[in-house]
Amino acid sequence: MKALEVSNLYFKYDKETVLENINFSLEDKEFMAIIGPNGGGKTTLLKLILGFLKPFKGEIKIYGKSPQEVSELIGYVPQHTNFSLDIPITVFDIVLQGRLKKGKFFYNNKDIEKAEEVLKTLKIEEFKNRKIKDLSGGQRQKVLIARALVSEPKIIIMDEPTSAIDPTGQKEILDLIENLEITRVVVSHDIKILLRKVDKIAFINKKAVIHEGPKLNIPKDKHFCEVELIEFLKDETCGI
Ligand SMILES: Nc1ncnc2c1ncn2[C@@H]1O[C@H](COP(=O)(O)OP(=O)(O)OP(=O)(O)O)[C@@H](O)[C@H]1O
Repeated sequence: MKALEVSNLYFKYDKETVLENINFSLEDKEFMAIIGPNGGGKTTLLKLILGFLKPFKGEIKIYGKSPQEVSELIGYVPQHTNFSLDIPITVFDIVLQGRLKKGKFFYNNKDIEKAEEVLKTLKIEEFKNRKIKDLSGGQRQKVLIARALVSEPKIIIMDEPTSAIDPTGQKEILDLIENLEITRVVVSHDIKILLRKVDKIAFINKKAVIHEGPKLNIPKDKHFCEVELIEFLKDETCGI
């Protein structure tokens, strides 16, 4: 069974068609990077995969079911923090929030153990009792990833996880994502993500162009060498 299957997907806000005939699929544990110009429809596609929006036409299946049916299998790392930095909430409190679900309002020992384990895996256990406002951008991003991972998702969806982070922090976040053993869909403005071990790349600009296979094939892919956004890779790999 596919981890994610997007078939014949169309979406429009009012009259403006934003996504048109999008088709792609991901196997379990694959890593997909979604790139494309501003306004191309990347965030809209993520919202559809998350089940926050409904397709105008076509369908999305996650492990064979609709996004709404499997919301507990999906971890989400939003682009912006949805908590106020003025609230004196600790890192541990935020990570624990990931264990709450519909009808579950209290934490048990297993929740606490799981949160501690994830903090350790992400090497942020030393920040456990720090206030979120006292962390750097990169550290805060790791906390958001921890909150998503603590729910033990099978698929994680991330919107610009490296934006507004210094280069060292970006590398750490990308290393972390690269090594996660779950299905990953990551929207990024940072073209350097394509130099990572991605299994699939979707270039989204209303329509989707999907590039499959190891990135070392990129130079041979005429389309990818022609796309304006791939100037960086042109220099790096196309030898033009
Ligand atoms: N709620 C909305 N109502 C109407 N139009 C919208 C809405 N949200 C987005 N759009 C439009 O849909 C198009 C796609 O937007 P979307 O945010 O999905 O693009 P994006 O690729 O994520 O852009 P960016 O890289 O700038 O974040 C844009 O033309 C945008 O103006």
